[in-house]
Amino acid sequence: MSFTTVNVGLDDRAYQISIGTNLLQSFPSLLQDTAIAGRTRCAVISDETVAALHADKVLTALADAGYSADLFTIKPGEASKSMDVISQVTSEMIVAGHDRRSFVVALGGGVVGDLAGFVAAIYYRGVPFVQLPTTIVAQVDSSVGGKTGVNAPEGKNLIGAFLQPQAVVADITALDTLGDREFNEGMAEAVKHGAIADPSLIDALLDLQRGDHAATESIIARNVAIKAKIVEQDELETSGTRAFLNFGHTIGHAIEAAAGYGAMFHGEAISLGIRAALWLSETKRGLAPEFSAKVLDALEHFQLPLQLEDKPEFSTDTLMTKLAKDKKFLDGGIRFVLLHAPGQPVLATDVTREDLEQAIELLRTPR
Ligand SMILES: NC(=O)c1ccc[n+]([C@@H]2O[C@H](COP(=O)([O-])OP(=O)(O)OC[C@H]3O[C@@H](n4cnc5c(N)ncnc54)[C@H](O)[C@@H]3O)[C@@H](O)[C@H]2O)c1
Ligand SMILES: O=C(O)C(=O)C[C@@H](O)[C@H](O)[C@H](O)COP(=O)(O)O
Ligand SMILES: [Zn+2]
Repeated sequence: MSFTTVNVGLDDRAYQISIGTNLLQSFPSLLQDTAIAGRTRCAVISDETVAALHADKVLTALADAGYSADLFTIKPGEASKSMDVISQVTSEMIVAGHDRRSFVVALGGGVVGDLAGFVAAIYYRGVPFVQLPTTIVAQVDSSVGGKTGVNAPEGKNLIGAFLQPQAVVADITALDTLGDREFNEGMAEAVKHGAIADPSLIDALLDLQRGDHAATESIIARNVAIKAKIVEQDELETSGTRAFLNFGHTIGHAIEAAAGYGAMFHGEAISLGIRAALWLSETKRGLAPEFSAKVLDALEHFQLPLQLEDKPEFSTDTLMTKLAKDKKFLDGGIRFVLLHAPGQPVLATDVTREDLEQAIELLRTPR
């Protein structure tokens, strides 16, 4: 078994991210030396699409390693990231007899990872969990860092908890079954990481050929290393450094919520949010337009949207109402992530309501 590892150094909450091929068949051996050791029963939480494609491998690997596992599935898509589904899954686990000695295995994309992580955070007041991410979003971003939770009708990710996983095992081979749209949407988060921390990553993304497992492994490792470093500095997003990971998300999350959960993929909404944040970075901080152009080229390379569809739900009023629920609003003032140079983010407090409205208007125009 050969794979790349990245460590997340968080004292007693430290863990290893393993990235490689065919790891879903062998991941239990990576759980030794974690809080999973000594536990024998687990709840594998997945969505129906992922379960049909990949659950057999995971359940067989768990059984071979001596674990007793039950599979719990949710409907695929963002609409499942809700308190109703949390209630449904936890009830099913209680009925099946899981107790505080169980652990949770999240098998799927960011929706499953966020929801299953939140189940782990609250089930019997908390059980350990493992992330088996199967989308680009989940492998480059959501499986790492311990943000778990669900959406509220009023806004994205407004209900949740921080809980770090015991281990993250990213099987590159699992990405082969993703549709092109699902593969591409996740690249918005990788482009984000390049923009805020490592501009040379954007060149690697522009060169990536889908199906090249070695290049994919390297790109995922670079992404999680960027994220791990930021999470290590500001695990709970208190000092502000972690908020840099929200580049493109203030307007992106408002668009995602306004569209109706599931109408757009997260990465598609974030692509639009990145375009708006780049324009604000140029006007408020003098970011070189040449760098913005390269970032936009990378988003276009993955066929990500850069222009808002002409739909009533995307009225400026609706988007501004959704935007007001952003968790970076404090005491009535927005903290907005801008770039003052390539790879150099700042948390700006001088972005006004008028600036935000102009950025939204820009998204109505072609690039
Ligand atoms: N916690 C975090 O730090 C963090 C970071 C980024 C995004 N997120 C959250 O992640 C969510 C988006 O995640 P996502 O984009 O992975 O969406 P998703 O989980 O809905 O997955 C997208 C689609 O791909 C399907 N799918 C997943 N793996 C597959 C595979 N291997 N083969 C075939 N189909 C597969 C799913 O069934 C789904 O239909 C959003 O809710 C977002 O807020 C969280
Ligand atoms: O891990 C983080 O921190 C991020 O901001 C990563 C984002 O890509 C992700 O979408 C996250 O869920 C956003 O968190 P939120 O706190 O802004 O809801
Ligand atoms: Zn995101």
